[in-house]
Parts: sequence; C-alpha cells; structure tokens
Amino acid sequence: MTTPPPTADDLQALAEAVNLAEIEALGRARLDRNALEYYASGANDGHTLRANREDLATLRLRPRMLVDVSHIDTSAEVLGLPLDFPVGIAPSAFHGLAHADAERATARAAAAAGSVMTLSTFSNTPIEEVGQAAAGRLWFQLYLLRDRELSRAVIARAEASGARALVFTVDAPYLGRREANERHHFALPPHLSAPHVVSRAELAQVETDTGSQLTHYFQNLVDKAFTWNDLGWLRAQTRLPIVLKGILTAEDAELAVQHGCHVWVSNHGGRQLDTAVSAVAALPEVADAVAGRAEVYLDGGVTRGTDVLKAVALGARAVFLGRAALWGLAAGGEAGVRQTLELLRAEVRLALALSGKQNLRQVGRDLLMR
Ligand SMILES: Cc1cc2nc3c(=O)[nH]c(=O)nc-3n(C[C@H](O)[C@H](O)[C@H](O)COP(=O)(O)O)c2cc1C
Ligand SMILES: O=C(O)C(=O)c1ccccc1
Repeated sequence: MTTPPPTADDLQALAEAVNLAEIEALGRARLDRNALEYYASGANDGHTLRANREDLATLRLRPRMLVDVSHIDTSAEVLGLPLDFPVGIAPSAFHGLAHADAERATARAAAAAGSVMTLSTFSNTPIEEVGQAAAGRLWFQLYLLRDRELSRAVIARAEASGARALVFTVDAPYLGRREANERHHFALPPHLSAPHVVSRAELAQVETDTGSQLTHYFQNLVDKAFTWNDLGWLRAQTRLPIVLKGILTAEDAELAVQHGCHVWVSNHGGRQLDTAVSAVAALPEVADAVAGRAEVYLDGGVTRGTDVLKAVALGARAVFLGRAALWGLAAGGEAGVRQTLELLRAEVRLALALSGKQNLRQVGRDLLMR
C-alpha cells in the first residue's frame, strides 16, 4: 500500500504541533497497519522499548541559577562535522513506508537543520541520491552481508556518495522478534525496493506465509558469524571512521576502542533483546570505559531537549532520533522531519538556559542527581 501524500490539512496540523508527541500522533494516523506496526514495535513485551523513554524521563536535573544565559550556543561536532545542535538521524530501514520522497526527504531535512543523517543499508533510496540530498551531512549504516563482495561494493558506493562515517550495527546478527509483524505478516509493498542489497524480484520470492517477510529476508542476508577478530577486514575496506552501533557494556566499549572504533550506545530502540538495559542506563559505564579515547553517541527514546542534555551530561557527544524522525516523515515528509528537528533544537536551547548553561561544553555529570 502507498501512504497517500499529506493534505493541506495535514500540513497545517503539523505546523501547529508544539512537541514531538503531537507529531508522533499525526504521523501514526497517516500510516497503514503494516507500516505502523513495523515502525512502532519493540521486541517481545516491549520492556526495553519503554525503559529507554522512562529512564530518560526519570533522571532528575540539578539546574544552576543566576548565570548569564542571554546567549546560548547549542552547537556540537561529530567526527569533525559541525552540527547546529547535538542531534542526528539514526538509521532506519524503509522510509518509503512513510512518504513517497522517502530517504531523500529525511536527508534534505537533516541538511537544512544542520544535523546529520545516517542512511540504513536497507533504505528504499540508493545512497547516490541520498548523498545529493544530504549535502555532506551523511553517515552510512552498514549491515555486514554474508556476501562480502556485495558489502565491499556498498561501502565503496557510500564513500563515493560523500558519507563521512561507517556506522556498523553490531546488535542484530538476527532480528529481534517483533511479534506484531509476525502476526500480521509484515511485507514490503510492491512499489518499494531495497536497492543496496537485493532486487525487487528476489524480494518477491521471499516466503510470507509463515510470518514477517522482514525476518526471513534479513536472516538470509546478514552475516551472523562476524566477530571482533573480523573487524580488521572491515578496517581494511575503508578509510572512513567506523562507529560500532549497539554497544551496551563497558567490556564491549573497551574492545571497540582497542579496535580503533567509535561507540554508539543503543539497544536498537528496544527492537532486539527485550529486557536489555536501557540506552541511558548503559551510557555511564560505556563513557567511563571509553574515557575520552573515542567519540560516544546514544540513541533510544529521545523526544525532548532535556533528554538530549541528560545524554550529553553522561558522556554522549550527540544523540540520534529513530522513530521520532519517522513520525515526522510520515506526518509531512521533509517538512515533518524539519519541524521535528526545529522543535527539538528550541527545546535544547531552553533546557540549557534553564539549567544555567551557556553551551554544551558546560554540561557534565554535575547536571544530574546521583
Ligand atoms: C523502523 C525502524 C527501523 C530501523 N532500522 C534500522 C536499520 O536498518 N539499521 C540500524 O542499525 N538500526 C535500525 N533501527 C534502529 C535505530 O537506528 C535506532 O537504534 C532506534 O530507532 C533508536 O530508538 P528510538 O526509535 O527510540 O529513537 C531501526 C529502528 C526502527 C524504529
Ligand atoms: O527493523 C529493524 O530494526 C531493522 O534493523 C531492519 C533492517 C532491515 C531489514 C529488516 C529490519
């Protein structure tokens, strides 16, 4: 099924939204069941999905008073790329389920907001086109495929398209079980494809009688035997910085640094191992283990400016939006993602000011109650 284009009324409602929760409601209302369940679901009972948000909300701030906050600077930097504020777009598959402009729209919005877009290996749009739209504000997420030659080709295309980092996802040798997608047999609609990995003809052959097309399809493509010992192979394929996405422990953070990688704290938005630790709860031990030797990022449950500040306080250089960007895209294409980023940037600015901080360099653990 194709999501119909947003109407003038949809765009008016979007323009009037005052927070990301309102954009989420607008985005959800525009999606059919297949797309909505794919975007919204977590693994199994959704404990980790909820914990990401709850643990961010539960942390308490220690604001300081009588500081000159007449000028607030929200700027940040990731791997040498200046950002207008410390928020990027996390990789998510299949933006074509949300809007006809798909990943191009998300990339244009990220570029306009001075953010950065991470393109999924399983995008509906080829990286060459997204690279144009992102105007240099592009990272590429890699799922290592069992077909190493295909992986090499995808990495080369990412480099040629201007991607500035390779985000290697390490928490999904298998897909977590999103039971709603199994129950209702998730399928990619026939007008969409996954141009980095497979032809539409191959997709059509995937068995869907027994559950989610997603699971069957992903399981056949992704390498499940890849270990720390194989990272040297990946390092040899690219000169781009490598970020390991899906790290949740000090032990793995230490290994990541030893292998010359940056660290993205994530539980995949609660879509992989249910009851795994929330992203924000894992962040302090990871930041301590990394100890400034590499950059640290976080995703999972970020919807408020205070969430961004809390992650920065605990050692993240930037945070990334998964579903929040998808809700914006569904609500209004490029304009929806822009509105999402603009609202969040204004919240970060206000939260800094009300915390008695002029910029992000002043945000440290003393901003949080122990
Ligand atoms: C619909 C959807 C698709 C996703 N696809 C990918 C993907 O292709 N690669 C990847 O590394 N992570 C993927 N993720 C995980 C996100 O990058 C991110 O870790 C997660 O969404 C963050 O949580 P949040 O949605 O609460 O912001 C996906 C997440 C969602 C919701
Ligand atoms: O849905 C996901 O979380 C995900 O990472 C994914 C990516 C590609 C195909 C299927 C699932």
